[in-house]
Amino acid sequence: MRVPVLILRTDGTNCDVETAYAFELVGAEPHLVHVNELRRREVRLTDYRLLVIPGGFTYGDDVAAGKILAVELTSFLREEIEEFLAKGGLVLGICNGFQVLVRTGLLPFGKLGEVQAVLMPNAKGRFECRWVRLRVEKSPSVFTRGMEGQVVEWQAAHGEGCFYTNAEQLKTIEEQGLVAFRYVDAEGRPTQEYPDNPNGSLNAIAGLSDPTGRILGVMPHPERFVLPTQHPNWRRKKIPPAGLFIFQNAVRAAGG
Ligand SMILES: NC(=O)CC[C@H](N)C(=O)O
Repeated sequence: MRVPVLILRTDGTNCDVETAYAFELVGAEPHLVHVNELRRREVRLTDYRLLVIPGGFTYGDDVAAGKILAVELTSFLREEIEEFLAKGGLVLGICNGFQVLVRTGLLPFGKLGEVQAVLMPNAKGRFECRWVRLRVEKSPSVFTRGMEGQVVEWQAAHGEGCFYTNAEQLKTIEEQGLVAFRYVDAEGRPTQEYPDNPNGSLNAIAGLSDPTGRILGVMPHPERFVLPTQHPNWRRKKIPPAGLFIFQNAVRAAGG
């Protein structure tokens, strides 16, 4: 049986179709579901094993990117999300989806309604859309299994990607090994420096896992590198599509 995947969309979502395509490539069955269908109980989150919040500009990034969808999730769908997580559901947030997960409190510590961090406007004050290098870190994440220590290239496309929290939370994040991805330079070293770090993110954080490993948020876009020809250098170098592993691991962890 193909694993059904709920890809959540609302006004301003714009990476949902690419994300659905990535899941189709790995044999899953993606369903694009509007948040209002969940609010009206026409679709039940608990019928799925995998919730994906894709990239985009939900509600025009009004207030702060991801904020309004996060409020909808924590206020109207709280019980359903809690039930979904208690049954072992997996959550993936890409770019705007990562911003939503941080603003619900689901990342970094898996606590719905307890916001512990933010993704602030990029340090340079502008939208950055280009390829970046990421190191896959050792973390509890089921989405990154088998890739720890590898450096991959994905596309970043965001205006609010600068991860920030206080010193105490940052220490806990590092102690619990929750950093799933860091921006690295050409030598593979994590960096705070522009342009290798496109946004000035603390400790070069590009993606986070929750402590159970079942919730992942990442700023750059794995769904934009699932075919070799999506890489700008594909004619010169044979670079395997380094976004695919996220979707393969997700489906495997969801029982596919
Ligand atoms: N590609 C995206 O998901 C962008 C996220 C958000 N709108 C930002 O600019 O930061």
